[in-house]
Amino acid sequence: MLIGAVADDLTGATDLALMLAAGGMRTIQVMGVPDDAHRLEDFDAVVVALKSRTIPAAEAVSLSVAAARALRAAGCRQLIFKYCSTFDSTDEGNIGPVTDALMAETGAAVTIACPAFPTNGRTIYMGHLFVGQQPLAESPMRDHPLTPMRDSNLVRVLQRQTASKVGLIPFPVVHQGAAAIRTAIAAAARSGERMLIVDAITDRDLREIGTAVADMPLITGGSGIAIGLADNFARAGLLAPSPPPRTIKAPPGRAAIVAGSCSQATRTQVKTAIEAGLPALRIEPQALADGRQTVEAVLDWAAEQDPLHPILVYSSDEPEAVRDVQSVLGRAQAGELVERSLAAIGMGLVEAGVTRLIVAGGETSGAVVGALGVAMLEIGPEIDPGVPWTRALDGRDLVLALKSGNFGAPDFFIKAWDRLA
Ligand SMILES: Nc1ncnc2c1ncn2[C@@H]1O[C@H](COP(=O)(O)OP(=O)(O)O)[C@@H](O)[C@H]1O
Ligand SMILES: O=C(O)[C@@H](O)C(=O)COP(=O)(O)O
Repeated sequence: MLIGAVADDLTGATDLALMLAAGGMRTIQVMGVPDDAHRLEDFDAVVVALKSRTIPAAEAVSLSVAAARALRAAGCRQLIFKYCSTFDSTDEGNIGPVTDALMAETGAAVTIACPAFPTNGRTIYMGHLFVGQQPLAESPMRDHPLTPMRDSNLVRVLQRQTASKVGLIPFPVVHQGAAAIRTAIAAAARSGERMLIVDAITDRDLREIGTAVADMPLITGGSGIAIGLADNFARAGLLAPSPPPRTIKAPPGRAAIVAGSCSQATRTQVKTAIEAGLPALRIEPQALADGRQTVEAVLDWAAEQDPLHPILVYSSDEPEAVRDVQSVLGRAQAGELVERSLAAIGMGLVEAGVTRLIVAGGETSGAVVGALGVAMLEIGPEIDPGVPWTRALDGRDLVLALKSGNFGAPDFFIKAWDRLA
């Protein structure tokens, strides 16, 4: 194994796994801390998907360290800590604490923090993260149900999460290329900085950064940071690149979409799917809470729909509605109630014959895949940047697309099925 990765949510893990596979690495995704049952040595890259983005920092640290130990025991040469391209986190954690713990684990004196993903509109300039044309704190991420991002300056955001000194490798240095980046990292480390936000505006920047960090034991960032990594191993003669998967075998059966993301991209995809005539049912947290809506009733509705068309079950809602529900139920409690219900619905749908399932939302995917008990995923072809089809490698015969809340074109829920063989 060349690269081992610890991802803080499921959709983030598939995003990174897709990037590594696109670079020619035979890549597998494992759900939760790997144990002896997982044969990891057969792959160039292994991505461990945790659900650690919003749990208490101490728990996130202990799960991440356990995952890193399993990956290093299986021989991985470089560790990636993957978090969201919009740096989703609270001031208490978890990016800073997990990075500190993984630095201790790998003996890294310095590491980089680079969530840039230009293809999906995430760029960093002078430490400020942009989502499309907007600074992070003015983007829809300011209203995320669990991790509202209200500061665009990542040096500041990360510094609030760690006692380690945070620095910046600014764009004028990055623009000069790998050698300049490497020199700047060494100088920053000498001055006592341990975590370096690295500016990146284009994929070219990410490739130069990738070349510069070839020898770092730990790197942290979004999936974009992996763009240049496969080439490092190929240049060193350690990787014979494999062609990325062009198709994936899907079992016959019904198709369904479960959407628990309230991100703008998902809301547009839900609207587009409904306008295109997909049978759709809305989940209302307040109705779940007081029993007016039940999982059983949702599954009964699903059973009545035409089996030839994908069905859509969604809780996605506008920021004002989410705020209203949270003010009554509590932020975490509303999230957990919806996740638990969507997980039970996902499970019920699969038991009723769904074999092709899209789940929208990172936390939601964690809940649904956890309920299904799927432990390993094969990575298939890209549907849209950052989102592949995947296939369960154990237990159930099932293909899954775990869609990051903010990724995918408006017609994602309609066109995704065409990528299946
Ligand atoms: N209508 C709603 N009201 C309140 N919370 C919701 C609603 N719908 C979903 N949620 C919660 O919001 C969170 C969305 O997070 P996630 O699934 O990670 O989506 P994303 O990928 O967009 O971040 C989940 O915890 C989910 O249960
Ligand atoms: O880096 C990204 O933006 C994604 O890979 C990611 O982490 C997705 O998280 P969610 O937005 O919670 O789905």
